[in-house]
Amino acid sequence: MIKAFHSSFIENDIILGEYLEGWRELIKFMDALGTVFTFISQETMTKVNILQGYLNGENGKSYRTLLTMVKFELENEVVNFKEFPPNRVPSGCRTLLRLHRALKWLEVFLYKLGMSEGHGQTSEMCADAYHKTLAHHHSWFIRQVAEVAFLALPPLKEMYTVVCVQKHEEAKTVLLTTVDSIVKVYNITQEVYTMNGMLDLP
Ligand SMILES: CCCCCCCCCCCCC/C=C/[C@@H](O)[C@H](COP(=O)(O)O)NC(=O)CCCCCCCCCCCCCCC
Repeated sequence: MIKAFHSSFIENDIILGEYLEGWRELIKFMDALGTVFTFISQETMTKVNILQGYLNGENGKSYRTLLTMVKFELENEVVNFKEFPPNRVPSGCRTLLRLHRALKWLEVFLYKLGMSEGHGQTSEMCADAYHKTLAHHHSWFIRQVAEVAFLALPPLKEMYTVVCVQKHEEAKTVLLTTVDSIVKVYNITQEVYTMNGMLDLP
């Protein structure tokens, strides 16, 4: 996962194929956490599949990177700035924005896990990260679902085994390296979306 996210950024752009690979790896972590997370995992997979569909489709070349996708969709008026059009596959830009917002949550959560010094409750760290980030973009109903899922998070020690380490010091290194890659990917995406006025796509 670190490798995929790390090789996804070039200069000021993101290679979409690697970015989606990073997300597929994250989904594997989520699946390892138990069936309570299936709903969230499926929602994430749906977004990844929409983007992969564009990448494999007839205009696939235009979806090679974040910048080429934005350019292509703006030029072809695929991006809807006012309403979410029903009965149409959502644009790549709108779909990636949902993943991008979730990446901020992940950055804050993994940072908290890494800095926890082996103490503290994972569910509290997760909820706290969520309230500070992704919750702002979710409806009341989705927020309730998320709150319930957080309670099912395993304790720190078990989380460490999910990221394949045993001691806190190892976990800290793995988690903070991951955060570092996520921050880079997040910042590039944020810059591109800000420049194009696309941070609030419905
Ligand atoms: C590790 C525990 C996982 C906790 C996940 C925390 C995030 C909570 C999000 C829960 C809500 C998901 C349900 C659906 C939301 C959608 O409404 C909403 C908007 O889409 P729409 O505009 O098309 O309607 N979708 C989204 O915001 C996308 C959400 C994507 C969630 C990604 C979660 C990534 C989790 C990665 C876990 C990695 C664990 C690593 C452990 C060491």
